[in-house]
Amino acid sequence: MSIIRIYNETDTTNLLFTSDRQSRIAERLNDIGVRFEQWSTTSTLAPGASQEDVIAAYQADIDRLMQEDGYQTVDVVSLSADHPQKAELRQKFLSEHTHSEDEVRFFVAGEGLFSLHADNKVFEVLCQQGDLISVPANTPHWFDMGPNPGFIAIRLFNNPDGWVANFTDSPIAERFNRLEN
Ligand SMILES: CSCCC(=O)/C(O)=C/O
Ligand SMILES: [Fe+2]
Ligand code: NI
Repeated sequence: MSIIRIYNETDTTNLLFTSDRQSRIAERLNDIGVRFEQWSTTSTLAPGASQEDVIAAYQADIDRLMQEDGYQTVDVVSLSADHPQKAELRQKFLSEHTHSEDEVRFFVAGEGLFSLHADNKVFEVLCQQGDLISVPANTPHWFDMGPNPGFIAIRLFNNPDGWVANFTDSPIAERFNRLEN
């Protein structure tokens, strides 16, 4: 079940809003320019599946997104809890950063916790299988896959170089929730 939790950026003890209803999650995220949709996922790919197999299974969805929104590059993050570099990979996304382009992620399996910093608030979004999230360029955010990752996310970029992050050097992420798995 996908969930949103909204906090004031300075007060992690004061939960301003929470919901597990898709329409409510989408509404609140729409307020900060974030696209959130739930799509049906048909394949039974498991975390750890190869990039080639994931792209082949979702080629029609990828082509549609690329045509509609002009994305140029696609890749896949597919991680299971037995990955030998899981701690380093988790660390890579845990601090607040921005991208100069929209962050478009489609979860075809498993889950991950996005935290978006906008409008003096932090929007924690537990994304699960079937969720499409698109975070506008230059929105500060971080992502936690948890200590035992289990997810597959298709990433679309309008930058031919793929994933490029600009770290803000803010410690804010350390005060907010982590994913327990
Ligand atoms: C959910 S895909 C891996 C995380 C990622 O690409 C990113 O940019 C997190 O902020
Ligand atoms: Fe990011
Ligand atoms: Ni990102």
